[in-house]
Amino acid sequence: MGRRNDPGAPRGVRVELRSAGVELDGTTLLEPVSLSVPAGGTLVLRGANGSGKSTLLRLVSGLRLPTSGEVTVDGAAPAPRRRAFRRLVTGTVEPPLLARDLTLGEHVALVATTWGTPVRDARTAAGALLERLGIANLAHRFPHELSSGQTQLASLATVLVRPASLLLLDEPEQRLDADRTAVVAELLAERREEGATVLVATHSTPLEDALGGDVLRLAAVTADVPGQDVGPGAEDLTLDGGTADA
Ligand SMILES: Nc1ncnc2c1ncn2[C@@H]1O[C@H](COP(=O)(O)OP(=O)(O)OP(=O)(O)O)[C@@H](O)[C@H]1O
Repeated sequence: MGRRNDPGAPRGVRVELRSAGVELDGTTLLEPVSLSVPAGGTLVLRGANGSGKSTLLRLVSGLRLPTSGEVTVDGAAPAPRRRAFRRLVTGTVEPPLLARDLTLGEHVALVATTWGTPVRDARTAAGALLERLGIANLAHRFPHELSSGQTQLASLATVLVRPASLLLLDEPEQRLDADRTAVVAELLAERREEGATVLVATHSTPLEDALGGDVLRLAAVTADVPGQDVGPGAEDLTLDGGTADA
């Protein structure tokens, strides 16, 4: 192929946090966390509402900077302004941007083309993915003509249709029934088998079990005032399997 935009085969990237935490105006968003996910690894983030799962994913995506510690993806700080970094990373950390005048099928195919897939192949890939997600029959619908669960599936389709080395999914099970959640787990497992690194924040035990990666349980943030004892820190974060390496 050799095109400049050749999507190529995905190559996983290593993700590391070294005592990375976030405080904002006296509020703790994420207690300092240290972890290392090797290229091709899977890490499942669990924890109560407000424990910092989304914040951690935003650190890895570069949408938020740590106020303490360090975050690296493939050995460098996340740099979402750089196309080379954006090329590595896909996910649902940001809300999906939906165009009022594009159908579901057009949205998904469009995303694939922006990452170098030729239009015909992009349409085929979009159709196949929508079929897997059980919404191929909705390909001609506009965004406002979808149910909330269908909108979630559409969002996941735009995330999964493009090549990426790192997938960041924030509660992909939201608004999905058990069967669709299982399909999402299968799709993520396939991406991992292709070599991608996968980080998933979830409240779903079936999804956690289906993904089968290591699990990091974030402790609830217990205080808002900096300088005081804010409760559990990184030492209190338990990683199932007994190692910080996923
Ligand atoms: N922009 C912000 N300003 C102030 N506090 C924030 C901001 N964003 C998040 N927080 C706080 O940071 C903490 C962590 O939020 P985060 O969204 O990371 O948690 P979460 O584990 O993903 O929660 P959930 O399971 O409810 O999605 C929460 O207490 C939240 O209120």
